[in-house]
Amino acid sequence: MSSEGYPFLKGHGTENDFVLLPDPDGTVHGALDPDRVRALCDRRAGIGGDGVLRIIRAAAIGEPGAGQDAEWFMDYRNSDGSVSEMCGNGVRVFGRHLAQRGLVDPARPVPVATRAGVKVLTFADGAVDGEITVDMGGPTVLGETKVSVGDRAWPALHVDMGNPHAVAFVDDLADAGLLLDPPAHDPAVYPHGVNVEFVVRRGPGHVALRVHERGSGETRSCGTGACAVMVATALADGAARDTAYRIDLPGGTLRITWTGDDRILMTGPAVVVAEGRTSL
Ligand SMILES: N[C@@H](CCC[C@H](N)C(=O)O)C(=O)O
Repeated sequence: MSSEGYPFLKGHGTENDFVLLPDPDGTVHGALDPDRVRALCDRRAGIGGDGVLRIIRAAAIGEPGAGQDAEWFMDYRNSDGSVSEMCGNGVRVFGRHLAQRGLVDPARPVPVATRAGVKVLTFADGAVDGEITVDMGGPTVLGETKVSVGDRAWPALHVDMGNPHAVAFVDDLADAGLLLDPPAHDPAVYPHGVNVEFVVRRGPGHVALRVHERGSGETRSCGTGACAVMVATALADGAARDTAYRIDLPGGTLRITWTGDDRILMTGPAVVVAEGRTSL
């Protein structure tokens, strides 16, 4: 393909995988229409991914409030082409790419603008390849709801991490079945759809989950979902603040802390595994 097409990278955080599209000044991809996102994320005919991260300067995205406190904006799209407010694994991969390209200094906090506000990234030891902690801001707990798969239903906690989540505790992760379709939910509670997490306890301060993501189906990991699960578990444990949990996902482990001043800190890996050019 040599000089044809445009540049892309492929990366993942705990196997939640993304196609990265560098478009610093917003001149390469225009509005990035849903058909192109679907083509890029297609696992047989495309590059494959749970979503697309467009890497664009906040000043170039043209969304309200985007350019105020961060140079870079994470323009996130689900694999079905829909737009989402936030992606917790994606923002670490986004930061990794910026650091590897020398576009930010990993020795300093790195603010990244998203549709859910500015998230600040910290690189362990200030190293380009260090584990990344994201200050996700405060969670919003919106009460009890219900989700179901087939004829099985569970109570769930509605937690907003900038994007919507329903957290359901189950006896066994297999109880959710194959998760080929979105779990049923109350459309009055989630008019724009929902990410659903199924959780089991593994021990003190330790849970495991499966997730069905809005716009992407079942994925190997969801960073915002892990944060929502941590919040639901900590509340259930009566241990809401100044507490940390280990969250196991099919694709790896995240560490989530709820600080005394109501911020959720998510720590985990992020890797870029390939780059090239594509005409998709
Ligand atoms: N995988 C992401 C969340 C991506 C967006 C989500 N599917 C939505 O539509 O809200 C994460 O790591 O947080």
